[in-house]
Parts: sequence; structure tokens; C-alpha cells
Amino acid sequence: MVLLCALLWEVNRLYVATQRANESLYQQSFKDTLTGLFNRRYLESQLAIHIDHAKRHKEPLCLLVLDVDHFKAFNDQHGHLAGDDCLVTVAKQLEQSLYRPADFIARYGGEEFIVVLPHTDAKDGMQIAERLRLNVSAEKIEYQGQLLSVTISIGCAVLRHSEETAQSLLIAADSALYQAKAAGRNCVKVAVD
Ligand SMILES: Nc1nc2c(ncn2[C@@H]2O[C@H](COP(=O)(O)OP(=O)(O)OP(=O)(O)O)[C@@H](O)[C@H]2O)c(=O)[nH]1
Repeated sequence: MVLLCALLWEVNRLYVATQRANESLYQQSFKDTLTGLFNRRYLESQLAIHIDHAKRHKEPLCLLVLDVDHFKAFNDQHGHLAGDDCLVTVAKQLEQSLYRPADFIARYGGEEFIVVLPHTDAKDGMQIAERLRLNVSAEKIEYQGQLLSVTISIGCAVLRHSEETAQSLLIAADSALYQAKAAGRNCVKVAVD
């Protein structure tokens, strides 16, 4: 009897440990390993849900695409490790600059980040984007005794009509980002129809 109890206890312990390990692996699969932000997989799994919700409840939603300016030159000048530190610092600053729990940010790839702002119209989205831009430009990146800095360009798109999808919103924000780059970088542009 004692042996059976010990066996059951051990089976239960292993079951709980496996569940915890699975849960932890599941959470990690949505995280970017460098910055600790959500990754592209998470964004892709959540964006359509948020868009759907916004459409159903007729609420505004704003999407920002942010890209570090001249990042290739930064890497070339200071080295790839400094570039990694830069991305970590930018990611932290972006996280700290978002105040509402519903807002979320993901590293989309390379030096590109996406911010999803539920319940947010174009005017507020632009204000938030401007805050993110200013805060990143004021941030100092400490690397081997040097204080470095970077700027970001931001494209902003708002959910406009019922046919809008995650993909069309991303394309709109991306074309606004392209305009921000063309306008000289370190600025925010909003997508127009
Ligand atoms: N250090 C580091 N560099 C990365 C990472 N991911 C992408 N990069 C680099 O980011 C650079 C992006 O360069 P580009 O796409 O030319 O863009 P850019 O130089 O920022 O120019 P603009 O976007 O036009 O301002 C490339 O050199 C990539 O190698 C990363 O995780 N760490």
C-alpha cells in the first residue's frame, strides 16, 4: 500500500512537472529571444483576433510599424553586438512608453517592431507614436563606455472598414513607414486611402 501511494505520488509529481514544462515552452514560443518582447508568431496569432473584436464592437484600432533608422550603418560602425544591445534598449524603451494593458508590442523581425493599440483612433495613435519616437531618440545606449543613440521611423494605420484584414492593415502601416523613411526618417506618417 505504501509503495502504491509512493508510486502515485511520483506519477502525479511527474505529471505536474511535465505540464509546467509544456506551459513554459508554449509561453517561450511566443517570445523573441533577444529582446524578450512578443515575436512575430504571437503577433500573427493575436492581430486577427483584435481586428475581429474591434470590427464586431465598432471600436477603433491602430497599428504602428516601427523601424530603427540606418541600423545597418549602426551595426557597421559599432559592431553587431552593439546592434543587439541597441535593439534590447529600444525594445525596453518602447515597452515602458506604452501605458495601457491592452496595448502590445512585438518584434516583427530584424530592427522592425509592431505596436497594436486597441480602442485607439488615428489622433491618439499618432500621439502615442510620437511619444514612442521621442522617447527612443532620447534614450542612450551604453556600449563599451560609449553612449550611443538611434532614431526610429513609424508608419501608422487605422482600421477603417469591414473588409480590412491583418494583412491589409500591415500593408497600409508599412507603406506609411516607407513614407516616413522617404521624408527623412525620425518621423511618424499615417496611412491614407
Ligand atoms: N545587430 C543586429 N542587427 C540586425 C538584427 N536583425 C537585423 N539586423 C541588421 O539590421 C540591418 C537593417 O538594414 P536595412 O534593412 O538596410 O535598414 P537600415 O540600415 O536601418 O536603413 P533604413 O531602414 O532605410 O533607415 C541589416 O544590416 C541587418 O543585418 C539583429 O538581431 N541584430
